Amino acid sequence: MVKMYYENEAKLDILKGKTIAVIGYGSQGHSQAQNLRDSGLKVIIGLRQGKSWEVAEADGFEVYSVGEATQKADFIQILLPDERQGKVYAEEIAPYLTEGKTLSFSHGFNIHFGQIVAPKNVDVMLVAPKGPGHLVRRVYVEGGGVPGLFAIQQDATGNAREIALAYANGIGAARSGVLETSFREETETDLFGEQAVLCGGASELVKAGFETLVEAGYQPEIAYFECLHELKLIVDLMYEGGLSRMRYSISDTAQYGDFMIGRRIITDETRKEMKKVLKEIQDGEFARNWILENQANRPVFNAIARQEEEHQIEKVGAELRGMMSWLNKK
Ligand SMILES: NC(=O)C1=CN([C@@H]2O[C@H](COP(=O)(O)OP(=O)(O)OC[C@H]3O[C@@H](n4cnc5c(N)ncnc54)[C@H](OP(=O)(O)O)[C@@H]3O)[C@@H](O)[C@H]2O)C=CC1
Ligand SMILES: CC(=O)[C@](C)(O)C(=O)O
Repeated sequence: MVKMYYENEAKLDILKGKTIAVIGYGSQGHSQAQNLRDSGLKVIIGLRQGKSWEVAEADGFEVYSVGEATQKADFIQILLPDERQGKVYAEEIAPYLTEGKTLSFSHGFNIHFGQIVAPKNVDVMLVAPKGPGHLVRRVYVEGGGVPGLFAIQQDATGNAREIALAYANGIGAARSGVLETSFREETETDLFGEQAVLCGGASELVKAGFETLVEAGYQPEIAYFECLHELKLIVDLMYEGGLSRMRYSISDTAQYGDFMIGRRIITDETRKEMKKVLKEIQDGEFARNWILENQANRPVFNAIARQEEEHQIEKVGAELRGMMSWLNKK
């Protein structure tokens, strides 16, 4: 039976009186910082001058340059874009990462693929909520917690595990439970999931369904409702109680279609391609491509992003969401 850690085994005490520097104030940074503060911990923010700096100050945080924040902190949580962490670490964090500090992440990419190599006299860990940043905050405020993972790469102080669990408590993850993993496992599974299932896989599935219906002459609005809007509702049921909960709730007609047609859409070829994608992650091919893409200023990324923004489903969806006021609640 897998071991989940909860608040009673993830006491905040070891972080009480310590200074936590959250480096970055975006999707994860703003939510983790606010949750930590609401958990009674001392949090400062490390940023560059710009929009996030203004937002973090407006949210009541002491904001410093990355270097200053690192100097002042006992625990440094790097929540910068993955592709920028290596350079910022080398130039603004490493010079001030002195003995006994904790270096932490919410994704293992830069440690696992060797973009960041920490000194031997600091703790190195990851504490990763398994969910989008804005939900990490929303669920915490509602009294819950997005569950998470933690991994210890280096335990220089002998307290790394206790510190990681305390941090997981501080961001609310221990309210639902945290699982122990490794940097390799978190990095490879997270990259695979977001590429082949959650973001990449789901976006292409939704667009393919939408395009099939629209090209057959059905109203784009109907296609949007069927292929995107309702997907969230179906996935909510899976989230609540697994595939069986979803199948319990849908009609037998839908369930027969599920059983008979689903495996014609996701075929053995699909599974073969998934295995290929995973191998490209494990071999570092994806990491190398992503690092080089950023060094070249994202020519492929930007071209596809422009195409995606222009997709008909985006226009149709925006119009319909604007017409459904209940959806506009933040
Ligand atoms: N998004 C998510 O839900 C999840 C993300 N993660 C991980 O969390 C980490 C952060 O991702 P995410 O929150 O999405 O990142 P975002 O892109 O949302 O936020 C990045 C933040 O870093 C700041 N920043 C960017 N460049 C610099 C710089 N050179 N110096 C100082 N600050 C800078 C940005 O500020 P500015 O306004 O100046 O650009 C912004 O505040 C990543 O490792 C990611 O893999 C893990 C789980 C889920
Ligand atoms: C939300 C999440 O965990 C992702 C999709 O892996 C990410 O945004 O990095």
